[in-house]
Amino acid sequence: MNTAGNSEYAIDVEGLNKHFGNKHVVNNVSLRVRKGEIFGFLGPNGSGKTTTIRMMCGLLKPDSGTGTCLGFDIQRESAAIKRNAGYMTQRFSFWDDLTITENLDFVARMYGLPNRKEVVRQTIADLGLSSRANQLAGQLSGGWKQRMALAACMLHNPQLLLLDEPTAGVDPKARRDFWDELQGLAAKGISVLVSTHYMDEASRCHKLAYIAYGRLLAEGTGAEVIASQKLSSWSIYGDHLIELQEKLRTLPGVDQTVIFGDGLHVSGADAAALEESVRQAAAGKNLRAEKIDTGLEDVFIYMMTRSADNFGGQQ
Ligand SMILES: Nc1ncnc2c1ncn2[C@@H]1O[C@H](COP(=O)(O)OP(=O)(O)OP(=O)(O)O)[C@@H](O)[C@H]1O
Repeated sequence: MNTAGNSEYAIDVEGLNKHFGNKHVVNNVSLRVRKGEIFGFLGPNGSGKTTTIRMMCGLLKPDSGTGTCLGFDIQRESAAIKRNAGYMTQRFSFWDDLTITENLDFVARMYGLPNRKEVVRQTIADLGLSSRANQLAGQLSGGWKQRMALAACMLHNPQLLLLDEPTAGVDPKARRDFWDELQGLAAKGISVLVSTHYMDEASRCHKLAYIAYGRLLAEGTGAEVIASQKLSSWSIYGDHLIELQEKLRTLPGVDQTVIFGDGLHVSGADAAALEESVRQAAAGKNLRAEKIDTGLEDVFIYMMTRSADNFGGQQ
């Protein structure tokens, strides 16, 4: 019996910890994902995203911590969570020599779904796969494969999707189509937790969480995550940006320098010291420096670098 089904949260976990050997892979992570929300989970490789997702959906027991997923206890009711949530793993696999329909039919059998044929047909139609339904999975492009994987985890009509880097290696157009699909599902009330490394995808999420070295460093809307780091930023345009970057790194107030396209982004927590250093470095040169809004990518790089300094050696 789902005792907390009326909760406003699809996921509500508190103080999750997981060790592998002596490695503290997830460190006191608490997360809340509202129903109908697209929640982006970001962080560098190996930061603990997959492990956290697996604990939240009852596939992996935390060493400590409590919580619910769709109202079901993550420690005791994993079977109920599996019945009500769809999980798309990072390395999903299908039979290359079966068609989309045959692959989905196989998954539907594993779930023991009633009305299997009809469910598969309907899911194929809902996810825009009808034109490819009889194509062999091995002949599909990356984008269609992702869509088929999404269909596979939608067959049992889940209220929550946990998607682990669903668009890794997929071209921009296919990624955009996939996200249009996710937004359509969220609009129908399905909750989505999705891990990603792509900034354009992060900016399409209602809420974000950033994790590094197993610790949650920031959470909120994109604007809240940016504001939480209190960084100010400048962009400098002109020639010899690499040399300029070297010089700026030695000056006060400069916490981070990153070249983005034809501009050099310079960020720092001490706005006055940063401005002084930017002006000093640009003085007398054919450079244009303008104050810019700090972006999500600036903030993520900043958090990643700082967490490496703070926690990198002490997992
Ligand atoms: N079953 C396991 N046994 C031992 N170590 C593991 C196991 N699963 C994960 N790890 C380690 O735990 C750490 C976190 O891994 P996890 O896969 O959760 O990170 P991630 O943030 O999902 O990374 P990525 O973005 O690369 O997928 C890594 O150092 C990984 O090597």
